[in-house]
Amino acid sequence: MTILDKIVLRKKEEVALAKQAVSVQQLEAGLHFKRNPYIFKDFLLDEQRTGIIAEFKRRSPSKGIINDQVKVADVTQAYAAAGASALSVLTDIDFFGGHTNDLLEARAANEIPVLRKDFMIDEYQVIEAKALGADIILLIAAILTPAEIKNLSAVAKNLGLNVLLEVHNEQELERSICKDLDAIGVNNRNLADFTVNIQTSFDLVNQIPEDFMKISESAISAVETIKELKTAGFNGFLIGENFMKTANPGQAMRDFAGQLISV
Ligand SMILES: O=C(O)c1ccccc1NCC(=O)[C@H](O)[C@H](O)COP(=O)(O)O
Repeated sequence: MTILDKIVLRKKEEVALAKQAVSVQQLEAGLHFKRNPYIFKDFLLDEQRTGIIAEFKRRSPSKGIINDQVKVADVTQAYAAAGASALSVLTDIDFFGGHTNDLLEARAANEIPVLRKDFMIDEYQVIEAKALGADIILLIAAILTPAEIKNLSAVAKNLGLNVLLEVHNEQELERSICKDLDAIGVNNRNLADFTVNIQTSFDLVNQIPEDFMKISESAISAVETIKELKTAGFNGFLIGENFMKTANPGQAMRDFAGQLISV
């Protein structure tokens, strides 16, 4: 069983428990449910911003604890001030040390798009994402059938949410594309064995139809890589560990963004 299989198995239990604890009607009555989500594309294409989707990530299955000493509001506000185009907040508890409260905190502290980074397998989680104040949801092709992607993205669109589809190879890309997606992310990390290779992004970029924003995800740690990815056609760059592994992730993002201007 791969780590991804284990995550999905646990996620099914978690979602079943969440449904018992809070009904869809209660989610729909929540504070953020009626707000209009930000448009992800507008922030990615804003030339005053970096294109970076900066992630708040306490720990991961591949690295263990990355940083459990910093506060969501402090880090995400510093990311936004340093030019992040969006924020990514992990809400998975067991494997990433995240929480839905982290998303609520990031939402309350920021006025840029927030991605709910989780393993979405059920419509309930999409509705919950809207209630928590997310603007973007992630759908991972490796854990969903094409029919599930179609359905979950349609539910998200209906709620005004932006949809980021994550793929790792050509087969996933070909079988998963559908009309309600806004952005396609190429994950440079193989989620089955954790190996990382930036070349995955370069290999797939030209296969992504022009109608979608193009995001390169994971294992990005050099400003030169961003420049090369931009030249190849990417609009966004999802970065977690490179910032979070430092004592001051916001400062790390500021330094990185400063170097971006000069390359
Ligand atoms: O990061 C992991 O170990 C991981 C393991 C299993 C499933 C997903 C995983 N990560 C999610 C991500 O894709 C990253 O958090 C995100 O792209 C940022 O990557 P990085 O900049 O390398 O932290």
